[in-house]
Amino acid sequence: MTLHRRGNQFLNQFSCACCVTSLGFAEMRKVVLVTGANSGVGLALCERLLSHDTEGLHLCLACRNMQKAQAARSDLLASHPAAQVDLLQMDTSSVSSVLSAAQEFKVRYDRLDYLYLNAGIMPNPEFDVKAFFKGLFSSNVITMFATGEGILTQKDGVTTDGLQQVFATNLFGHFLLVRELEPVLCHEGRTSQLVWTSSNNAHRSAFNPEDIQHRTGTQPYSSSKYATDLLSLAFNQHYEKQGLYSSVICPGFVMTNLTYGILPSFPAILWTLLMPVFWLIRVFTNTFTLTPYNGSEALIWLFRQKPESLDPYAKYHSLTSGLGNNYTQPHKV
Ligand SMILES: NC(=O)C1=CN([C@@H]2O[C@H](COP(=O)(O)OP(=O)(O)OC[C@H]3O[C@@H](n4cnc5c(N)ncnc54)[C@H](OP(=O)(O)O)[C@@H]3O)[C@@H](O)[C@H]2O)C=CC1
Ligand SMILES: CC(C)CCC[C@@H](C)[C@H]1CC[C@H]2C3=C(CC[C@]12C)[C@@]1(C)CCC(=O)C[C@@H]1CC3
Repeated sequence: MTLHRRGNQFLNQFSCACCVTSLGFAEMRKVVLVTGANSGVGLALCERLLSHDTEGLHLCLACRNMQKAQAARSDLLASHPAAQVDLLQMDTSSVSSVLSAAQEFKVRYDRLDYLYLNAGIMPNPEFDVKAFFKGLFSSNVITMFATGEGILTQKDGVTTDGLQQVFATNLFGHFLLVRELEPVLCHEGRTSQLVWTSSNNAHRSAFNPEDIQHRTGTQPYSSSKYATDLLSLAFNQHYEKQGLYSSVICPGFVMTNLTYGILPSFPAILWTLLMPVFWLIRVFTNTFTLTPYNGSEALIWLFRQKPESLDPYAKYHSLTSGLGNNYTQPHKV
């Protein structure tokens, strides 16, 4: 049955002379699915996972744009030619896309060991310059740089399913994906892990339990990340007995397409010129991880942990010291 599921590639292995070793080995590979894997933190995670264990993993990149996905796959294979890297088309903001991607995944694989729920958007961000300068000279300056609190709002849209765009992309699509992948995630005698990319920007004040999609406010991003933290806690309680554990991480402030979009009038060169300023700020707040590699620290750290040993009430932060050393630290959600 497994042979049938994995299609031609597997059948070929089966019919060759060295089939037994090849088959046995492929069976043992851990399957890792990463959403939003074609850029930023997600792509850095894939690179680091393969550097950690090239031949023991079967990596599946779930992306909405297959051209970008192909490019990411080629990059990964260029540095890890022996790696097994597959692609899965999925738009987390679309219910039908998530359902068909989950279906496709279950046909292709019979196990899922790690599910990284990382795709995320912050559409039409507005940077409040006045609040930023006010914050610079207040006692809240460190918090402002660590969380972006008080200086960012967004204009949300509505998806074709009639859901709020940010809620659907960052949270609901992922929720649906986990529910649909239950049969491959929950297996007797084996544990699996869900790892959510949350944020320092997850504020309780932005989340209204009466308006979980954040239809009415101006901080849908913050609300979706706070809801992510809550959902992870709930999933832990719900799935623990079935060997499925859920954790949230915060990558810190990372220079990616998402953050470049916050100041669209800033050319890339200006961000580069600002780097020495950011390195200086890092001395005061180690949340300025800045590179996708550093930002993925907590994601890779969780990969190495026994899920039973993790604190379900913790949020695991990727941090970078003033001297540039990476580490992971848990903080109560
Ligand atoms: N950068 C930062 O400072 C921080 C980032 N985060 C979180 O980290 C995660 C990764 O973001 P980051 O690497 O920074 O930014 P990127 O924009 O580089 O990565 C986001 C990824 O999500 C994908 N994505 C967006 N929308 C969808 C969708 N509807 N369906 C499928 N994939 C989608 C993007 O694909 P595409 O290329 O097609 O757009 C991209 O691969 C996000 O959840 C973000 O909220 C949290 C805290 C700080
Ligand atoms: C000299 C200035 C132009 C510097 C501006 C800095 C700000 C743009 C950034 C300072 C802290 C950053 C931050 C985020 C975005 C960019 C900042 C506000 C996030 C909100 C991005 C998304 C997240 O999930 C959390 C980040 C926290 C820190």
